[in-house]
Amino acid sequence: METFKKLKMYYWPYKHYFIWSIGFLIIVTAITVVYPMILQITIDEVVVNGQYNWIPPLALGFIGIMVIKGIASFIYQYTGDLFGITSVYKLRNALYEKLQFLPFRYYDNAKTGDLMSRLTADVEGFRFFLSVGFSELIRFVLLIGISFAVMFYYSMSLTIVTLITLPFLAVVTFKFDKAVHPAFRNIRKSFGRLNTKVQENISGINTVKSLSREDFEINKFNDTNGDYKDKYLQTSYIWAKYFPLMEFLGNISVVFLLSYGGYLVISGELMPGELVAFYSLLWYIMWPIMNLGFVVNLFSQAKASGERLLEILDAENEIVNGPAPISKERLNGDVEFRNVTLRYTENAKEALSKISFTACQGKMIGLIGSTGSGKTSITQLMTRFYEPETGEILIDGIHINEYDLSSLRSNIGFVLQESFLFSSSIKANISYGKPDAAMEEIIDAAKRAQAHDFIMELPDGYETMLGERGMGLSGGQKQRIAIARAICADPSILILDDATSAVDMETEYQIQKALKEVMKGRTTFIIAHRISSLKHADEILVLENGRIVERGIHDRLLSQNGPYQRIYDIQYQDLEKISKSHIS
Ligand SMILES: Nc1ncnc2c1ncn2[C@@H]1O[C@H](COP(=O)(O)OP(=O)(O)OP(=O)(O)O)[C@@H](O)[C@H]1O
Repeated sequence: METFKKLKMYYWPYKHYFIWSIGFLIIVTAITVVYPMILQITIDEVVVNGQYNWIPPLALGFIGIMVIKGIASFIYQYTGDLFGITSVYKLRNALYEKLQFLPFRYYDNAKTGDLMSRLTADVEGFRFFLSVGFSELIRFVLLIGISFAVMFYYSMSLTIVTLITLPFLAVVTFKFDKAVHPAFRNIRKSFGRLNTKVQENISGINTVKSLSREDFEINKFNDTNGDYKDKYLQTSYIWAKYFPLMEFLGNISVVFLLSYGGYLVISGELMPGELVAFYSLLWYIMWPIMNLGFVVNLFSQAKASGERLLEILDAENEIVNGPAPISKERLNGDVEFRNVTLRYTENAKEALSKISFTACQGKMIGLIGSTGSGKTSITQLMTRFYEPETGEILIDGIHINEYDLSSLRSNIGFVLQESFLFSSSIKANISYGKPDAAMEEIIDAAKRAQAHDFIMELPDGYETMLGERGMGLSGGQKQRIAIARAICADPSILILDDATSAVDMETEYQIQKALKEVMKGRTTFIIAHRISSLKHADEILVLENGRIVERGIHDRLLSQNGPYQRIYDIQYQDLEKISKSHIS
């Protein structure tokens, strides 16, 4: 119940729909129980007593209540769905909003497939319970209660004899529920694995194809798919096993009803119409009990789904605006790190240790070092993607925690090794950071990023729609669109993280040209493995194990016989070797 209480704010504002739905449900259920009563009157009064003049009013009355039931059913179903659908609309929006603002730390451990299934299958499970489960439970209670009352009214002894099998039915239903519940859970888990498998395969299709592992993937999918099939069949076996047993118990009740009820009719203690009415009323009690498992199952699934949704909604977001956030349209771009130390998790080793440096407005800072030395971490601290453990980071002399987050981040642009392009038009991708950019600005950004010419060669130019992975574009073209996006957003600080490592030499040359353009007037941080990419930097920071082990300009670092020179030697010796092998 705790879960439902915590999620109350999403469905309780729509309680009026629920109340309407329940109100009309009561009418529908009451009319359902009236059917056998009309049958009883028809048999006992019209047929047995020969009062044929009752037929027209009875027929008209029957049509009348059918119309009322039809209208009531419509309102009950529609308002029930309104309750469920509007509640989860709000819930889904809240979840999505939460996901947009959760820190990177959350995504470090999250699985895409799992998050997707929470936002779809779990939300849907919760909706189904709100729309159907709640009211079904109430319907069952009403149906059983009213049917019991009518049966008692007709004959107390026949009610007791007929329902003697009820406790057995309750035990079987309970056992069925115990067996079917874990079976359903297994189906959901297996479905989650199936989803993850497909999602991973599509995301990694390049790797699969380049290593010719299609058959391996097909076999692996076959295993997962087979597991899903088996889990479904197991559940189906449980249903198939228990349902005939439940129906059998129900039919034993019918035998009791006909034997004892028949005796009562013959002995004149019961009217034949009452016996017929009893028959219908009996199933009004049996069916809800048999289906109780289904409703209980809906409830426990909704509870499990609700818990999974709350895990997202309750996730802590430690990176938020301060009490009086400073909003600046444009920062100058003076960056200073003072003794900054970073640890990604509490017990992890320091990813950055006592980092201090100053980058003045418009300067270019190069970051170099082996993989895992902390280059990317430095840039991710500037945007507050993560918080440092100790130390201070200042931009334009103000602590970055004092800035409004979105104002801070919109002043810092990124071009990454593999930039992400959305499945929308090229124009929308370029103006993503500045949605109100005029077409001239977009074209100007593309020109400066050396992207305009190839965009114009595409059949739809700037309106060309891209697929998830920038369909139809080469690595270099995608990268230039990403650069155009950075130019369009016009940040005062620019971070180029391995921006040219994924492309060939020819493309790199073009991208370098584009980058020179985008770097003008901005403080730029270049993360690179190749010395050639950052040798013109105003300062180069050499990192090792999270520490700055050397700093200075290219020429000075080359004369120091330190780590930078070692990297240089390795890279340029290799080049010499390569050129020698080409000549020979
Ligand atoms: N999100 C994270 N969670 C936990 N540890 C992380 C995370 N990101 C980086 N690290 C760790 O922090 C250290 C520094 O990583 P970082 O990505 O900054 O290195 P890098 O120099 O940019 O490496 P590369 O050149 O390979 O990109 C590494 O030991 C890495 O394993």
